[in-house]
Amino acid sequence: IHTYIVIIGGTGDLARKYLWGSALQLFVQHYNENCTFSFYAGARVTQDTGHKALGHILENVQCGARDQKCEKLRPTFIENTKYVMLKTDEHYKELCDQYGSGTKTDENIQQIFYLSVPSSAYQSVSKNIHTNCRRDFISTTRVVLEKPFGHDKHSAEVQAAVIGQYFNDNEVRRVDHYLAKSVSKQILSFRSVNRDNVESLLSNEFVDRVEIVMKEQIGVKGRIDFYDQTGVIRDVMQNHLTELLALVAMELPMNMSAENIEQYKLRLLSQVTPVNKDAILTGQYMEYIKEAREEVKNTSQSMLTPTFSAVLLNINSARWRRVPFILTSGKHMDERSSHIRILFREREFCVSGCVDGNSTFTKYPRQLVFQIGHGHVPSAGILVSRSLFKPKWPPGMNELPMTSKDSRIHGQSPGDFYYAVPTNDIPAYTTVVSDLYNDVRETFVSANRMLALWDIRDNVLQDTQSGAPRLYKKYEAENLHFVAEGMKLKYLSEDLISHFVQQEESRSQHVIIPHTFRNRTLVCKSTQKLLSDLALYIYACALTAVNNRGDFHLALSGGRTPVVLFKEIVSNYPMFPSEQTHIWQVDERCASHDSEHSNFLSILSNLVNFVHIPYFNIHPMPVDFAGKICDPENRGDNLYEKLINQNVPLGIFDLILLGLGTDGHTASLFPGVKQIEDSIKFVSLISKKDNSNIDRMTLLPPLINKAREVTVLVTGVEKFDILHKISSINSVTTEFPITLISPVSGNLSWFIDLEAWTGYS
Ligand SMILES: O=C1O[C@H](COP(=O)(O)O)[C@@H](O)[C@H](O)[C@H]1O
Repeated sequence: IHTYIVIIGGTGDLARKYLWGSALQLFVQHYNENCTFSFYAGARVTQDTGHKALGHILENVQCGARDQKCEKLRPTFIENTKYVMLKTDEHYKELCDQYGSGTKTDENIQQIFYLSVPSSAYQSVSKNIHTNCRRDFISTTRVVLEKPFGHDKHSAEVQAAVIGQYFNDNEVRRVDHYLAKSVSKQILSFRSVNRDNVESLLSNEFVDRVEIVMKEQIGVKGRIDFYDQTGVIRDVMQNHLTELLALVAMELPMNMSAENIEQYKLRLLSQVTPVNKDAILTGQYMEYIKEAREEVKNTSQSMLTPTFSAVLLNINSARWRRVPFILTSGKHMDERSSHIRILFREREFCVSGCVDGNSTFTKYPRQLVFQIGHGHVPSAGILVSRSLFKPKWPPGMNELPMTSKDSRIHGQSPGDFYYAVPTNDIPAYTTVVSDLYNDVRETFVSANRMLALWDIRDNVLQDTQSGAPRLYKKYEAENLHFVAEGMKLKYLSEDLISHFVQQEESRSQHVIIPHTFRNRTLVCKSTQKLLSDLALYIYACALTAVNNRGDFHLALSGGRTPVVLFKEIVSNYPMFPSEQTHIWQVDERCASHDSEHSNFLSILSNLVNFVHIPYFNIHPMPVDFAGKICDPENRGDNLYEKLINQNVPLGIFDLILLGLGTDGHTASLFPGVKQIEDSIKFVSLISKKDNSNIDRMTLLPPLINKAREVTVLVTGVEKFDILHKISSINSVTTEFPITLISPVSGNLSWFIDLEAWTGYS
């Protein structure tokens, strides 16, 4: 058998950290003269760059200590691992045309494509594989997908349908690496070998509650771009923790075939019932918003992204009815632990002589804990209270005496547990890759199960985004302690932190600054801090645009304020992706480009001259036709519109920077000018004269409102009045043209300095 393994995104983070090491282990395990491999790292960068990046990764892929077999085979593995540029259809064809060249004619050949790329690329990559890499002589094709599998049930269905155009269900493997953790792998076997004891205990007659926990000490700095869209519920609770729930709560099949396990899990998931929204708590670590602003953008959504959550679920089955399953997960927690803890009811009570009148006798707590990772145990394993029963251990588990530097583990003294650990604690991704190769289906999430998991989130957790999460300090659980009361979860203490934060804000600034203005994101700071935040924001938008689409289309307003901003960008962001940036104008005065009135001249001399934007990426508004300034016959506005349509994909700017005049105008959309109401045109000449008695050309609201990001920069005490006038106007009125600006699906952010906000200089 010969196996082609192509890791697309093969020089990215996941591949570097986990996949190549796992590929080496696979090779060491299976390679012999009848079982050969070709590995490819595919990515969009050129052959040369990719080859170097892969070389660097492979240098760091090392064997375990004293693993001589691995040391011996590692050079052959590296020899068989190549970089291929996979950007176009043609590249895929070239790659797959090589297939078969080094293999024997009667050989069984299989191919595995690991898509370690953003899920937005799944469709094009799948199409390329399907079109170019299906060959008659290939017995098996697998494509491997990483989450996110959609954002909700609907998008998950769409994603599944898109993939389904190219691959049948049996060819697709969806990874949930929690299913591949060594202890997760033992849950069903443990239940099975202890069927006589455990199965009768696992029910509402004996179980008090089940806690499923994944606490981490790391935060999400560096990946907020991804995290802001997901939050803790979508990131880990909807998938990893709910999969763990299914492993402990599903009925146990007599025959543990992959098909049976799948059917039993599906049945269990369909029994998880919606809970009241009082059964959900959310939190956010205090630095999150700051990190989000630094990394991506300041969206109003970031305020609501939970980095901690607890949810109480019910299972509507005879076995589990009324047993609370409490799922908890968070970033920057006080400890790192992932576990499933099944707590059994107290069966002995203190009746007289009880300490402090406490009538519950907790001498022998009874629990069964699957410690999936970390925690206070020496290593991941299974713990059974000695007062519960003496367990049998499944093959692959080794009983050990429990020793720990902590005096209590899950509330018990360490010696009170039977404890066993997997004989081989294999890293999750090594198991993922090995189970892909060996076709162990239960390590992966089927399309049906993925949709059933979304059902739970969609039905049960949909309200979580509606309230602001409670703030907590990094590594301090204090503000997050909670209790379960019946079917509700409640924080234990008053929300001390946000009370404190608000008081501090008002003390230091004498004003409380809300997070939003006119229902859109507000950033309000001293002028210098504001400009540096906005410069960073522009930089972040540029990187995102270039990463996602290749180019960054930026439209700039004229005026004094942007000049200071341009200087901020020029001096602080030498790595600005200028080569891929296109500069457009929001508006222009009808004056020649070398006139002191020209906005273009200002953009040129304060920004463009310093950041080396290719001249063909600079798009001045055509107001000057060989000295004929804004001559209506030249139709400069139509020409600019055409230019935009030709160059800006779908006419959607990545970022439009606007200002606000004291009369409520923005761009050159002045109060009372009829052209600004045009609902079809994108660009227009404006005959309204301003103070300098000069006509203008301007972008119009229908175009501005298509943009991905629109920012309105407002500085100076003279803007106080207009800000406060428009703060209470909810309707759209040409009396204050700024109210016409409301991006349809993009973000609008207000950057207002303290002078403008407070009216004090
Ligand atoms: O899938 C994810 O899991 C990691 C935690 O994985 P672990 O194996 O280190 O427990 C988590 O940090 C990440 O946010 C999430 O996307």
